[in-house]
Amino acid sequence: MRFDQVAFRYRRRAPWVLHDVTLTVPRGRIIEVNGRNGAGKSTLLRLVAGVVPPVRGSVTGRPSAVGYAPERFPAGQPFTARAYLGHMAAVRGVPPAHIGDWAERLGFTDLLDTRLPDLSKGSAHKAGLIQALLAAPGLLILDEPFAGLDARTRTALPALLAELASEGSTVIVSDHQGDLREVPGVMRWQVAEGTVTDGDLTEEHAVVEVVLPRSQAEDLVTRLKADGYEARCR
Ligand SMILES: Nc1ncnc2c1ncn2[C@@H]1O[C@H](COP(=O)(O)OP(=O)(O)OP(=O)(O)O)[C@@H](O)[C@H]1O
Repeated sequence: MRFDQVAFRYRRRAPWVLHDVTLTVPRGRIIEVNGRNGAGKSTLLRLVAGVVPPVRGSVTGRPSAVGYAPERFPAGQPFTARAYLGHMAAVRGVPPAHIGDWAERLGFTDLLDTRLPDLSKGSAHKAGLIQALLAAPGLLILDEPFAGLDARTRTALPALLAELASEGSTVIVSDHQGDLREVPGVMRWQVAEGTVTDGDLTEEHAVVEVVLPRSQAEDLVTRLKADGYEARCR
């Protein structure tokens, strides 16, 4: 998935929240998005999810199955968690059994028959996470997923995200509190001054040479670029 020269503002003539954002979103990686309050992290995540379109530039190659949990779960809807998640599963063509599986993993089973408005803030947040996880997303976007979670779920979530990434999902997480610091191989993006930079630039890099028939070179370079590597053909 690629961002090319993406710019976004919420209204005409309002200041640009993001501009000149050119990024490759690699497959099968966890990306942590950092930046100060109001820097534009949630806006970037909305653009990645496709909830808002870019005002300028283009976003291409988004996977078809996208899971998105916004920062605030809209918990005012008059359904039980089970009814809400059942509806979301049906919309996504997912067997209802998946609800029980994810509820168990996130310690939510006892709350499935609670009405959404009666859930605590942290539990409502879990309902938002479960709906994002239901459809085995190729792209999973979680805005501040650790905020308000109980200690057990908070400890379990990084390993769960690492498992999804190892199965090929791209996982993009905004995180103020460093909950992903123990997870190996996490990429970091920094949102500042209206643009996004790869925070891993200081990490030591290796150059790997691959020798292959010329006819296959272009295809390999394209695939490596899609996975977020710098690649060129000599
Ligand atoms: N729906 C909206 N309508 C108008 N302006 C918005 C909207 N959402 C965000 N903004 C503005 O866009 C800018 C970036 O906000 P955003 O929520 O993306 O930042 P953030 O980095 O996620 O902040 P935080 O860490 O506080 O969650 C801010 O100036 C904010 O006021």
